[in-house]
This record gives sequence, C-alpha cells and structure tokens, in this order.
Amino acid sequence: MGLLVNGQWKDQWYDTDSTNGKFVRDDSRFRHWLTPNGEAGPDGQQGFKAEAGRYHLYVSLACPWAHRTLIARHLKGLEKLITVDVVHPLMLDNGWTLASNFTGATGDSLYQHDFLHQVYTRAKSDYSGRVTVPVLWDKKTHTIVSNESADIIRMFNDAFNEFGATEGDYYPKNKREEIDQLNNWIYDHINNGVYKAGFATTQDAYNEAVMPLFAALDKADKVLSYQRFLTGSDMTEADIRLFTTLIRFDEVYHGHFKCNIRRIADYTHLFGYMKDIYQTQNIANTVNFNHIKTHYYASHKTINPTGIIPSGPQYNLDTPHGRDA
Ligand SMILES: N[C@@H](CCC(=O)N[C@@H](CS)C(=O)NCC(=O)O)C(=O)O
Repeated sequence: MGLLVNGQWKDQWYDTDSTNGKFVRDDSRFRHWLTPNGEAGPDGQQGFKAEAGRYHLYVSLACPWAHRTLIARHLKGLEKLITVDVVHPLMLDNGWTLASNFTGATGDSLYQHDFLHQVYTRAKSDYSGRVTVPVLWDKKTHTIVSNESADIIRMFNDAFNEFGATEGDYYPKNKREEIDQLNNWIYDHINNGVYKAGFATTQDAYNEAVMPLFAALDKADKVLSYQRFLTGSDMTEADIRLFTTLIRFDEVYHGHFKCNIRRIADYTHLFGYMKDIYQTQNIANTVNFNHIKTHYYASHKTINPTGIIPSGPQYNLDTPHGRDA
C-alpha cells in the first residue's frame, strides 16, 4: 500500500493520525469525460470521443468501485468495445500489481508494466496521489480519461449508444434527482461507510461509522420491502452502486471490517434484492469471491496480520429471490 509523490512511489499505509483515527478517502484526480462525439462533458472541458476499441479498463475484481464499472460495461454490452486488464488481488508494498500468476489476473496487456503506478506515471510523470482502480485508459493518446467509478459508469450508460451498446438507461432523466440523492446517502453511509469502520484506528472513529452504516442498511431494507429496486420497478445505477457493497458484506466487511451488527443474510429484503441483482443478466459472472476475499484478508496486514482467509460464509446465491412477486 502506498502512493505516488511527484511521480515517485512511496510505500505507506493510510494516514489516520491527522484525522483522529478516521479514514478519509481522497478525491479522484483524473475526471475527464468520454462523450459520443468528443463534446465537452459535465466538467465543461473537451471530452474524449467514444470509439470502438479505443478505451481500456484496469480493474481489480476485488474492488467494489471497479466492480461497478464491470457491471455497467456488461449491462450495456460493451465487452467488444472496451478491453479490460485485471490486477492481482494482493495489494502490498508496491500497490496494485499487474502480475498474472493468480487465476483471473491478466497482467498488463497494453504496456507490460509490473505495477499500476507505472500506468499512472505514463499518463502523468509527476503525478502525486493514490494509485487506485478503476482506471479508464485511452489507448490512442496514452493517458487516463478517468479514475472515478461514479463518472465511468455514467459514461458507459450513454457514450456508446451509437456503437451498438445494449439498450437500457441506468440514469434516466426523470429520476436523476432521486438517484443523485440516493447515491450521496449510500456512498457516505454504506459504500464508504464500511471502509470508515474497517480502516478506523480509534474506537470513536469506528463507532461513528458503524452505527450510521447499519441505520442506512435498515432503511434500505425498508425501502426494498415495498419495491423491487431503490427507485421503483427498474434497476438504476443506484442499485449497481449498492450491490457491489452488499455482495462483499458478509464475505469481508462483516468480519474483516468489523461491520458485524447484522449480516446481509439477516435482512429479508436486502438479501433477496442482492440475489436478484446477482442473478440478473449474468451479473454473477462479474463477481469473483476468490479475488474479493484474497484481496481484503491478505492485503490489509495492519487489520489481519496473519493474512488468513476465512472459509465462510457458504451461500448459494442462485436460490429463488422472490423479488418479482
Ligand atoms: N473514488 C474512487 C475510489 C477507488 C478506490 O479507492 N479503489 C481502491 C480499491 S477498492 C484502491 O485502488 N485503493 C488503493 C489505494 O487507496 O491506495 C472510485 O470510486 O473510483
């Protein structure tokens, strides 16, 4: 675990000393937009033009943020248009590595780099900041378009519609306000909430994160007791974003991140909802529990010094979810 400082790799764990033991996530630094014709994106700057085969994703199958982009790529049928490399699940002294000696890890098919930080310095030689996945890469200009999953899934939603992307709008105009509100709330309390609990280094910081996390899960369970998805009968990006945390919850957050007041399996509606999404259009194929468990339990040595990976839980996520009723 480390970061780049003026293009130089520095091995260091998250600094929680200056924040009273609280984990504070850095903002993503590359926030450009991929648009149908290269017109400006929401940031107001010149966009990158959507083209078949031009863009590439670097992902970790363990990472909930990167997982969102794989689901969006899959649901929109962009597999033929956007290539993917998968990092090794262990993130140790050199950060994410592009080694292929683990099932499902691919190495770097573009530049044969050993480490993801080399991809960042290829884009910006004096880059300072964290080296995170996902990365949306432009093979034509050899640079990073974006390293922010929330933006990437939105680009995938509509940038490639003229290139034969699968129909489906996960950010429909009439629901944008509602989705934005849900996203903010889910990000703060749930997606990032598990990290705030898990990476806390004081009891107070942990308590401050874990209570709102479970209050938010309770609330989501209630909402899902009367409708199939968060905004009604159709899946939107808010559901994709919640799903990638839920699917990791009982496997890693419950034990490793000490989020153990309840399991997702204890929630009637959330558990069925999670299975519903898992079973939708082969989303199950984007879920890799081996990468997920190996990454968290064996990379975070400050939390789990032995690196032992627990064997449970052993759920069958293919059983009927009953949500269509
Ligand atoms: N805001 C980013 C967060 C991405 C992120 O934090 N990814 C984690 C993996 S789950 C990472 O690469 N962490 C490495 C680090 O923080 O050094 C996004 O949603 O894309």
